[in-house]
Amino acid sequence: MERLHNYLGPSFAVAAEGLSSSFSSQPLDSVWERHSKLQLFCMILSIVLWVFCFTAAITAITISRTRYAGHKRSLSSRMTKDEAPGVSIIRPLRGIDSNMYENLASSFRQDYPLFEIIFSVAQPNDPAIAVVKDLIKKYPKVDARIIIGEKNVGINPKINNMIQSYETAKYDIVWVCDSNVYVDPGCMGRSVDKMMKPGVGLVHHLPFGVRPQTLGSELELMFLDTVHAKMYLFINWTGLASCVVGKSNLYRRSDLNKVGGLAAFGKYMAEDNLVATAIFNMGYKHEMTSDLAYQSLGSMTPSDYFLRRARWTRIRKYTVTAATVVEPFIEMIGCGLVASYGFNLLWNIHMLNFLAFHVVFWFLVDWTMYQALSGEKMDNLRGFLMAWCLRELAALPLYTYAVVGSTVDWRDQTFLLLRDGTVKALTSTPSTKATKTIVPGSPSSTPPSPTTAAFWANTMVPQSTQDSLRKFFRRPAVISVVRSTLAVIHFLVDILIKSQRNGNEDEDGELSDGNISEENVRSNVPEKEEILKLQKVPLKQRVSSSNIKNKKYAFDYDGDDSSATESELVLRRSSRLKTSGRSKFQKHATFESEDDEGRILMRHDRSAEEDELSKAVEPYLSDSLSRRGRTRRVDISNTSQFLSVP
Ligand SMILES: CCCCCCCC/C=C\CCCCCCCC(=O)N[C@@H](CO)[C@H](O)/C=C/CCCCCCCCCCCCC
Ligand SMILES: O=c1ccn([C@@H]2O[C@H](COP(=O)(O)OP(=O)(O)O[C@H]3OC[C@@H](O)[C@H](O)[C@H]3O)[C@@H](O)[C@H]2O)c(=O)[nH]1
Repeated sequence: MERLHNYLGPSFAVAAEGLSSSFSSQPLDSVWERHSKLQLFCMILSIVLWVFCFTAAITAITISRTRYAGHKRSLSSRMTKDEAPGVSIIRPLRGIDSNMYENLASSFRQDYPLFEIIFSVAQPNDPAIAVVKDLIKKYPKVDARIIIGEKNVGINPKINNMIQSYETAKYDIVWVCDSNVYVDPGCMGRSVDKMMKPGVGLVHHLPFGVRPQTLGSELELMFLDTVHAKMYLFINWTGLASCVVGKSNLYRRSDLNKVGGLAAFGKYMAEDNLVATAIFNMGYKHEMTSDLAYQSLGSMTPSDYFLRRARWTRIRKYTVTAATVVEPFIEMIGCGLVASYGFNLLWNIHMLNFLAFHVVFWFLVDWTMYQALSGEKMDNLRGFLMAWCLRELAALPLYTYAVVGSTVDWRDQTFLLLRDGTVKALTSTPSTKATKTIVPGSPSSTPPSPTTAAFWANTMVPQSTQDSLRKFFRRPAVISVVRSTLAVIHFLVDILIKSQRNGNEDEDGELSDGNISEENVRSNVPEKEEILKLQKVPLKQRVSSSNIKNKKYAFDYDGDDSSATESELVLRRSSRLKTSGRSKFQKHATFESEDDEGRILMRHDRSAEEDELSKAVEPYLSDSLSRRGRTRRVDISNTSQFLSVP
């Protein structure tokens, strides 16, 4: 200090002294002295957790900004048919998915010399068959076929559906790509380039949610494109464990056949990560390319979101138990609460001050992450913030609900997960049009609805508790509290959106131009041709008065109406129209992309409470977020025209 004094003068020395005393070992020493060993242990653990979460996030952002910043043309796509390794694309289909035509068409448009496409459909009356037949007609030069009918090699319906395609595939490399996934035309070439690297056994693509049309899909998007993407990229970057979601995966049959082939995984629900783990355990690496697996989210209700998330958590519970235990602590609220305790002990920072900083910092990280992956600056901060808050608030209740239950719903079927990771069917659907039937031995002849009934029935909560909870929620006082809360949410959201709309005259003007009447819709039952046409409407296409009529049907077919007959669909459509006011209809119908329009469709009948919440929040939220439908990754603008809007 004396030397400093001499060199820098007294004022600098005073400042240096102040600094050195605030960071001297003195306060730290007292931390060690003041607290018990257990407290110190918890303090260190919580701080490590916080540092881990932000390290993971910053690593993921860096990866997003580098790996996903642009595509390189692959070497293998420039090879001749004789040189290139062949690839068999397997597309398991069940019913009509959001943006299905374009998703499936993206397989036909692969820039690669040698590949075939096999579409697997379990039931002969599946409406997906019409879409596939149309595509096969449209691309006669592409080697493509449909296999109709399933083979029961286990319980997993996706495996039962695609097992024949797997077994009869022409080539060693298979690319399993889900029906709701769109890929860039260069994806196969880049993936094969990675597959050909020594020691690589599996190539996968990061799922990235796009085209949200309802509140439920906004929540799903928020999950996929923020917390999921962060952890997925980080874990895969470390390469320490297998962490693979089966939306878009390439691997060699010759490798998988060493452990019994795909059929050996039919008894599990998490077949995707188990297949990947088997390949990982053989000593092969997993690789990712610069491609995203764009998952069209369509019209999910909040309970679709809730049940899908619960299914994923439940299937992880028995397959990656340790990661499932850690999960609540890598969520914003869990991590913040724990870390605020740690920092309070260490530096005596007030927990609320820390939490405020933590929430803002976490939000900025997620926002940056989303922008880095989407490749565009996102101007709608408020809409993003609202969806983000809702998802974060729902995360821990959802986790709690998920871990206490052991049944999962997957596309109209209910399964019971067993401790060894295998699964038992509780309900089965013999046909995509038929209603569910209960397997003999089940207690009731009416299958549980995937919304409210399943919500309760799925949990392990005893019957008496369920009854008293139901009674509780039927009390007038409780109902009025819930109503008032919804009214407040509605009011706040309304104010937010209105303030956001200020000065947005263009958009408002556009909204009032819509000219759709209920009669118009009722009197037009779509034929098969029309369904196909609708699946083909690109995002780019602006709605003109002449195609508004067709667009209306896209609302209905853009979601999962796979289990409905034609007449049921008409009924559903008209009942939706009855419940949705004309003004709302106009507002949505006159947006420029399908994204913005189809939100009238709900996959399941909603419960009254859900309707309340959705009615209150959804139109504003989706509307406000819908501008993100116009964002695109800069680099895919030439090729992925259907994801871009001028
Ligand atoms: C202090 C260290 C803490 C490490 C914490 C790691 C916590 C990871 C928690 C969650 C992972 C989230 C991302 C996984 C995607 C899950 C999606 C999913 O459930 N998909 C299923 C259906 O498609 C699929 O069958 C299951 C995939 C499971 C992948 C989970 C692998 C987790 C492996 C964790 C290894 C930790 C390595 C840590 C490296 C530092
Ligand atoms: O009964 C079914 C259900 C689903 N599927 C197919 O399976 C694929 C994935 O279905 P969804 O999109 O409903 O499900 P998820 O996105 O949740 O799937 C994800 O998690 C569960 C894993 O088993 C899947 O491999 C993974 O993709 C689709 O191609 C779908 O058509 C069937 O073929 N039959």
